[in-house]
This record gives sequence, C-alpha cells and structure tokens, in this order.
Amino acid sequence: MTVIRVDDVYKSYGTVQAVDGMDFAVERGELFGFLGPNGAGKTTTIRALTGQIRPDSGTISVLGTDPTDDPLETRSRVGILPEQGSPPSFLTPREYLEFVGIVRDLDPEFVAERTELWADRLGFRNKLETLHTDLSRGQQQKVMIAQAFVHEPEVVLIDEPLANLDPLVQEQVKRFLLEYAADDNAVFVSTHNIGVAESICSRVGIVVDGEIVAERPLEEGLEDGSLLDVFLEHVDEAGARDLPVADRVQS
Ligand SMILES: Nc1ncnc2c1ncn2[C@@H]1O[C@H](COP(=O)(O)OP(=O)(O)OP(=O)(O)O)[C@@H](O)[C@H]1O
Repeated sequence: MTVIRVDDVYKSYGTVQAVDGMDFAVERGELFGFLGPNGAGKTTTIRALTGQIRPDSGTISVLGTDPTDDPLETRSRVGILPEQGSPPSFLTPREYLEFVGIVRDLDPEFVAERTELWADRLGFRNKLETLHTDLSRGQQQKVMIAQAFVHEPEVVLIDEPLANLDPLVQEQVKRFLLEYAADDNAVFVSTHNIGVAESICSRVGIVVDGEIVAERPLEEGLEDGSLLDVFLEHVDEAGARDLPVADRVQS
C-alpha cells in the first residue's frame, strides 16, 4: 500500500528552482532512501511532505491526506526528524518527551514507558534529567530520534539519521530503522551519505537538481555496479565534490 505519493511537484525560492518535477512513491514496509548531494532539494521535499511549505504545483499525499490541507493530522500520524533539529535547551529529555506526548495527545503512562524504552535503547537513561543545553550534539540527536518515534507513527521522515552518532549507536539505530519499516510502517530517509543508504535502504531514489533521476531496489544488490557507481553516473562534478571523503574513495 502506497503511503507517500509525490506527483510532479515543483517548488522555487525566488529564482532558485529547489524542486523541479519530483515524482516518487513509498510503500508500507519500505525503508526508502532519498539520496542526493547538497542542495539537491531533499530538505525542501521533506518540508513539503510535512506541510511546512506548499508546492508551487503538483500533488503530495501522505497516508492519503494532502499535508498542506491538514498539517496537524499529518503530523499526528507521521514522525519527523528534521535536519539539525535540536531539542529545547531549557528542557530535559524527560520533560521534552512529556511535552511531545501532550502535543500528540498521548496517554502520559504510555509516554513514560516509551521514554524509558528509548533511553535504554539509545543509551541516554543517565541523562534523562539533564538539561539539553548540557548534552553533547550526539546525545541531543538521540533525544530527537526518540521524539520522532514516541507516538509509533506509521510513516517516519528522517533527514540525515545518523548525524553525530557514534558508530555503536549508528549500528543500533540502523537495525531499529530496518525493523521499524519491516513492521508494516514506512521510513523515508534523506541523506547525502551513500554508505548510509547502501547499508539500510530497501530502495533508493537518487535526487539531482530537484528531481529523482534514478531509482534502484537494493535488497538483492545492484545489477549495474555499486550504488556509488550509479550515483556518480547521475551526479555532476559539483555534486560529487560534496560527497563525504570516505564515500569517494571507497569504490
Ligand atoms: N529558504 C530558502 N530560500 C532560498 N533558497 C533556498 C531556501 N531553502 C533552500 N533553498 C535552495 O534550494 C535548493 C535546495 O535546497 P535543499 O535544502 O532542499 O537541499 P538539500 O538537498 O536538502 O541539501 P543539503 O543536503 O545540503 O541539506 C538549494 O539551492 C538551496 O540553496
């Protein structure tokens, strides 16, 4: 069943054409990778998927609803982990997750139980009562992951999921995302990191200059070389320069 559908979407900021005829669909059970270089239009697309901006033209449907028609309904059924989002500096993780629970109209006992579960899963239990301002960037990222999943959404939109996390936690989060998607949910991961896309995604769409230029299923390996080869084939020199060094030297 299709849970995200983006049909011929365009969005410009003044003279910059950020999204330029974007087309894709994501099904339940998929961990879909939205892979593109800096400035490809990934964040703009996520903002449209969450109803924060209205496309200039084209249509978007998330769980059967146009997110700009009913952003609150969309956000109640969707988990969002924004790029470089950080929790409020003046709250502790426990207070913030309680706050998210209230906004999402969740039972406080359920939220308290989920808070413990996420704190254990990501290893921030000893920081539950510490103000975010006193947490490291990686610890704040863990709290942001917890808030995206606390209401057990059917669709989760994540911008650069593993940013700032240490390798052990990266592995735990990868495993969790795979399990979460397989449990009849959909996880949409936006990233410029080929390694991340290759290691977790069941399917990848390569985004260049505001549109998807290639799509590949990844579960059974690629027929036309590595994902890096496919990526480089479709991304111009400027995009290739933006790749993390580890990805450039890996082929
Ligand atoms: N508010 C804005 N005003 C003007 N231009 C913008 C704005 N937001 C984004 N852009 C431009 O739109 C294009 C797409 O940006 P977007 O943030 O969607 O890319 P991205 O793929 O998420 O990049 P990155 O991987 O660097 O986060 C870029 O050229 C960017 O400079």
